[in-house]
Amino acid sequence: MSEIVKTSGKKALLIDGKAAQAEVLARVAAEAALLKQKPGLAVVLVGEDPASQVYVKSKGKAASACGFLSVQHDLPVTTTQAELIALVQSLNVDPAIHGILVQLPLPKGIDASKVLETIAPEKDVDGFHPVNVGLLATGLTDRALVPCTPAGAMLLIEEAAKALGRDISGAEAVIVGRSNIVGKPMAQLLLARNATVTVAHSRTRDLPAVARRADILVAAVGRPEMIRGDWIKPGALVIDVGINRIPGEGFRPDGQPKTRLVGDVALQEALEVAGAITPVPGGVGPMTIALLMSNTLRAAKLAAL
Ligand SMILES: Nc1nc2c(c(=O)[nH]1)N[C@@H](CN(C=O)c1ccc(C(=O)N[C@@H](CCC(=O)O)C(=O)O)cc1)CN2
Repeated sequence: MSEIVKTSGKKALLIDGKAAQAEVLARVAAEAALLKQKPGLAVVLVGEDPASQVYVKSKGKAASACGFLSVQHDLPVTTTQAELIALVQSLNVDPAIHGILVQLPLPKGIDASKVLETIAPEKDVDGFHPVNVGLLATGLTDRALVPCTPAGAMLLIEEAAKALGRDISGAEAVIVGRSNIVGKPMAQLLLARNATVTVAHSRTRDLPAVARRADILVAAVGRPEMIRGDWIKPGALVIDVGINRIPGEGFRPDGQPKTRLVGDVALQEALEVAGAITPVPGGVGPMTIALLMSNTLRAAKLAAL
């Protein structure tokens, strides 16, 4: 069994996103060291959302660990859409920058799609620009920059399928959630691997029955522990993309109530049924950061051609 897929003490194997992240980052750092010019990543944060601050810090740390030039732009919550677009335009023409990422969500009053469409497609390391969305949808994955969370989830699916001795080709894959950032690109990636893909959502009739059809179940709804053990086909590979903060027990030293992170899947129930599962935390989340570094390296290599 690989270092990434581990026993859990229960029926399901645990897929270790942190171990997978370490492998990806080591490969990216080794390849980046061979380039004439350092890959450059610019991360733009607007406002002071505490979770976004944590994610942006992790991105900067990972970029530095990979030997990249790492630049962070912190803008006040009062920033206008025009000011943000002007910053993106200046990064588009900066030869030291190969990857641009605008952290989401953006404050009210800024139209995220207008901003994301301004990023030069070849520097769009989030893979959210319509050009990259179109390349992925038409199967031109060798030219597309693919969104980091589904690309990371796909790597974990490949590792787990190998450990379980399963084929992705021909498997029934059900994705619960149809967001542009996760659900839709995840469907394209699984289709490209010849899975039979269903995208389920809030209007899907009898969601538990649809989920139970899945050999590969991807949960990306943003509803804490919505997917219960009895929604899971015995032996299924379960990928939990949800990151939900819910009330925990007791209080922090600063007097604030404690919180804890849970996924979209009820982990303890799922461990009794699934063949393999990604935990939250420590599953898909770390892969989002790893694939961002991989996309930045790719953008830098393409710019050097
Ligand atoms: N421009 C983008 N904005 C956002 C993205 C994105 O891909 N591009 N995704 C999410 C947030 N995100 C990265 O930005 C992200 C979320 C979670 C993690 C992660 O490693 N989570 C840890 C737990 C961390 C914690 O304690 O909160 C885990 O799951 O183990 C990394 C990145 C929305 N915005």
